[in-house]
Amino acid sequence: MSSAEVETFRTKVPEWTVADSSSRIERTFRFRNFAEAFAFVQKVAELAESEGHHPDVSFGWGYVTVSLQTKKIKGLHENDFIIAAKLDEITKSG
Ligand SMILES: C[C@H](O)[C@H](O)[C@H]1CNC2=NC(N)=NC(=O)C2=N1
Repeated sequence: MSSAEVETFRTKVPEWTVADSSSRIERTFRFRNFAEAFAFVQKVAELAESEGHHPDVSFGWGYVTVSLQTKKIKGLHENDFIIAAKLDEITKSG
């Protein structure tokens, strides 16, 4: 994906940051405690399984960091932005 394409997709998920020479996007989601962060991790895992696209996830007290990359190409693909948008939707709808 060219850097122009990355920028076009990123405007649809402005809360995500492009990292590692435009090879992945990431966002840290904040929560009120550890249990709510872990509940979100479970939702991320369910979405990953149903979409067949699996982000790297790290979490701790009050936060979950999601990193998206298409491993087959070690870079960004439209699918990464689709998952990002779906995760944004999940947090909006609660
Ligand atoms: C066959 C299956 O679609 C692939 O192994 C998928 C599974 N999940 C994946 N997830 C991610 N993030 N990148 C991939 O390239 C990928 N490949």
